Amino acid sequence: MNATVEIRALTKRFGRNTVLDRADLSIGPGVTGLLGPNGAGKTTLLRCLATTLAPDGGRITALGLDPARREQRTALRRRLGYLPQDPGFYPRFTVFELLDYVAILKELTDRARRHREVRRVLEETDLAGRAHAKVRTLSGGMRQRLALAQALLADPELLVLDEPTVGLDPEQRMRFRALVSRLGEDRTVLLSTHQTEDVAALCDHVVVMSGGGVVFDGTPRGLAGVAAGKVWICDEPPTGAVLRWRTAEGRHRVVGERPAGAAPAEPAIEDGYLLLLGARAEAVA
Ligand SMILES: Nc1ncnc2c1ncn2[C@@H]1O[C@H](COP(=O)(O)OP(=O)(O)OP(=O)(O)O)[C@@H](O)[C@H]1O
Repeated sequence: MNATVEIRALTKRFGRNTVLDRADLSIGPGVTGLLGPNGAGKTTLLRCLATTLAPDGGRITALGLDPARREQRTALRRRLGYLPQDPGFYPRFTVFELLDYVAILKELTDRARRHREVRRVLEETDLAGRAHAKVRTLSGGMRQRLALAQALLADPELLVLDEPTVGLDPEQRMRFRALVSRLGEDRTVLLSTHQTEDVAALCDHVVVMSGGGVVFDGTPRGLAGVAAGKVWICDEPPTGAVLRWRTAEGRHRVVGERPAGAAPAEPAIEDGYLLLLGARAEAVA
C-alpha cells in the first residue's frame, strides 16, 4: 500500500490513564473507517493526526510530513481538513460568516476566491439555503453538515472526520456517503464511526481499535469474515446465546455457537466486529 499516513507506536496518557498504547496504523488513499467501543482511543488518535493534540510517544508521518516538527506541522495543517467531535462553533455567526472565518484561518486571502470556495462547500453539504442563518438556529444534523463543510474548505488532501454521520437523517447520510466516496477517489479520508453500515457503504479499509491499540486492520469483507461460520438465523429466540437480536423480519440472528434448529447466515461487518470485541449484547432491532 502507498501509505499517506504512517502511525507507529503512538502513545498518549492523560494522568495515569494510557489512552493510546503503542498504536500502529498505515493508511493509503481511499476511505478508511475507524471502529471501536466508547473510550477505545479513536478521538485521541484522530486529534493527534489532526495536530490538535501532541502524543507522548511514537511517531506520525502524514503526507510525508512529521507533525512533531513545528514547520512541518504547519505545512500539514495547510493540507488537512478536520471535523472534530465537538466543533464548538460561534453561535452568533451566520453559516456563511463562520465558513468565511475558517477560510481566512486556512489562508484563503483573496476575498472573491474565498467566497467562491465558501459557496462551493455550502453546495457540497446541501447548506446553501441556510447560508444566512445563525449557527445557533441550526438543527443538530445541519451543524454536523456545517462541521463537514469547514473541513472541506481549501480542498484538503487528507480528511480526518470524527463521527461525521452523527445526527444525520437517512437522506443526508446517503448524500454524505456519496460525497465521501467521491472525495476518497483522489485523496485520503480517515473517519471514525459507530455505524458498521457506514463502513460497508464507504470504506475499502477498516481498522478496529480497543483499549488504545489496533485489534483489526483489513478490509470490510475481512472483518465480516471474522464471524464466518458463526452467524445463525432461527425463528425462536434461543436460550443462553451470547449475542442475539431480532431482525426486521422478526427472526432471531445469533452470533456464536449454533442454536438448535438454526440455519447458517452470511456474516456481516457488525457480526465480525461484535465477535472480535467479545461484546455481550442483546439488542432488539
Ligand atoms: N482531555 C482528556 N483528559 C482526560 N482524559 C481524556 C481526555 N480525552 C480523552 N480522555 C480519555 O481517553 C479515553 C479515550 O477517549 P477517546 O475520546 O479517544 O475515545 P473514543 O474511542 O473516541 O470514544 P467514543 O466512541 O466514546 O467517542 C477515555 O477514557 C477518555 O475519558
